[in-house]
Amino acid sequence: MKKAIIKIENLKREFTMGTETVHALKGISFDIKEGEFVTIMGSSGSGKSTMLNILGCLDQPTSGNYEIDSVKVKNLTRNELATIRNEKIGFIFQSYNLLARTSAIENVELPLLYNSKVSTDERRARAIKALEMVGLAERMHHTPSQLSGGQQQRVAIARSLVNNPVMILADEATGNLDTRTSYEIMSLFQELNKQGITITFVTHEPDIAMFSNRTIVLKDGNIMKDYTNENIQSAANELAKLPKQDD
Ligand SMILES: Nc1ncnc2c1ncn2[C@@H]1O[C@H](COP(=O)(O)OP(=O)(O)OP(=O)(O)O)[C@@H](O)[C@H]1O
Repeated sequence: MKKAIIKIENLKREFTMGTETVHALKGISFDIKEGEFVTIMGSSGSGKSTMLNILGCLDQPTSGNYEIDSVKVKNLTRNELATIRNEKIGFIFQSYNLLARTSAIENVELPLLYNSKVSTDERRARAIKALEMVGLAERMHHTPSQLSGGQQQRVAIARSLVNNPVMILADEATGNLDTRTSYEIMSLFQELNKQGITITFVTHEPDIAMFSNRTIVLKDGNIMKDYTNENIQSAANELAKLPKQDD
């Protein structure tokens, strides 16, 4: 049995708006096991962002339990939550969130700057390795403005990997990319997952689900479906089917 990286039990998140209470998550339970590639889907207002914020330790549930890598998140201080975020989760965003005027390698090194145990040399070596994993080592001295959208997202993926997180948490990570580049990025996620990296990908795009092992569909703050994908598509194959681009 694989270890559960994420354990969520009867999780609720309510927001108070004046006299009204919004029940954004209404008692959700699921586990994510090591090595899974899970898409969390749902239409607008279903609770995806609320779920993502809790999974990413950016917000706390109103009630219920959340455990990441055997750490109970309830009652942790803001500083402790920040440490968990930095050590255990690799974040990837729709808009890449790279520092402009800062080279790819320096962007990738950033999460390690907060880790006093990692020497300057080791920091550089780990950043180079992460850039190699995303196929971008030869662009390490380029700044974001000198890179395409897909390449910037690769830098962001390298940055998410550099701390050896227990899980990558992606928020609409292909939302700014054209179809071809989206498939390239999904293909990279599939390769990383094959190497054992656990991925949780939050999206409203149903197409993304066909590339993952499992899909959790939220509706009105509840889980509507939670299913294993018996027919996982290869993003590399989908990419090969696209018409050739003119050079
Ligand atoms: N800070 C907040 N205060 C009040 N209500 C909120 C807050 N955040 C979310 N909600 C409400 O909780 C529900 C779930 O919202 P959430 O943003 O999680 O949905 P979503 O699935 O991410 O939607 P979208 O795809 O449009 O981003 C909605 O009804 C929303 O209005």
